[in-house]
Amino acid sequence: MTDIPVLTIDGPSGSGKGTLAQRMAMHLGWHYLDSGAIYRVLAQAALKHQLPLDDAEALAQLAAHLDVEFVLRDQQLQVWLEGEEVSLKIRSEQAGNAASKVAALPAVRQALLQRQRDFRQAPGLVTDGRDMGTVVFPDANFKVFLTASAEVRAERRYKQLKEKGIESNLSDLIAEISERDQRDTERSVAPLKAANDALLLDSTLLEIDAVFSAVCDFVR
Ligand SMILES: Nc1ncnc2c1ncn2[C@@H]1O[C@H](COP(=O)(O)OP(=O)(O)OP(=O)(O)O)[C@@H](O)[C@H]1O
Ligand SMILES: Nc1ccn([C@H]2C[C@H](O)[C@@H](COP(=O)(O)O)O2)c(=O)n1
Repeated sequence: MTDIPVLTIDGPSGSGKGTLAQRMAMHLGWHYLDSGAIYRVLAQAALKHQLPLDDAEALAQLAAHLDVEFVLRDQQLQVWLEGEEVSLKIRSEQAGNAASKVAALPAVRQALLQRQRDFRQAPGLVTDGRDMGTVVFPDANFKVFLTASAEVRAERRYKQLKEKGIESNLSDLIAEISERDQRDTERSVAPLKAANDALLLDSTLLEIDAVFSAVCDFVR
């Protein structure tokens, strides 16, 4: 147990967790952990080392020794895998889908648990993911569960990918997001769900500023 404060932001893919979490971390002057990026990097490493995405034993070994580094520079999260920058590569929908597959394996989650908890450093931590408030930091001081309709999330993702120069198709995105939601919600271990003591926020009709302001009030 530690008295270092934690704000957890959980929710489905594309609900705006990362955007909100980074902004809250800047606002509070706290550290930031994008837990989804760890699963994305692990899936990337599995593909690089040609490991099947359902080989629990090999993936847990890989997870235990994963050589990943996060650097927050100019408000952008840089992600490095084995010395190679993979920041953009891990953001595709295919990478998210592969991450969701490896994340469903209990041995993988166990291997990554302490690594995530080690991000709890003074003066505080803001983190986003699926099980931050329920499993990784159940004693967090502030918990938020952020959601939005699948259609709105897909539209936001479409725009986001376009800004990054990645072409996509809206109806494919809706289908991929729904498939990922289902896998993340129905898995046997640490499924996506709101903690009992979380603030529930639906951003379907809310601008980013309104979401940020609601969470600032909550933390205050
Ligand atoms: N309330 C909002 N209104 C409009 N756009 C938003 C809102 N929140 C986030 N966005 C935009 O939606 C896109 C997805 O947001 P973000 O990457 O933060 O989602 P996420 O939940 O972290 O996704 P993932 O789980 O896949 O990492 C971004 O382009 C972001 O700017
Ligand atoms: N705490 C977490 C974070 C992420 N995952 C899995 C499930 C997601 O579909 C995938 C990618 O996450 P994203 O970057 O979209 O937040 O990783 C998880 O199981 N637990």
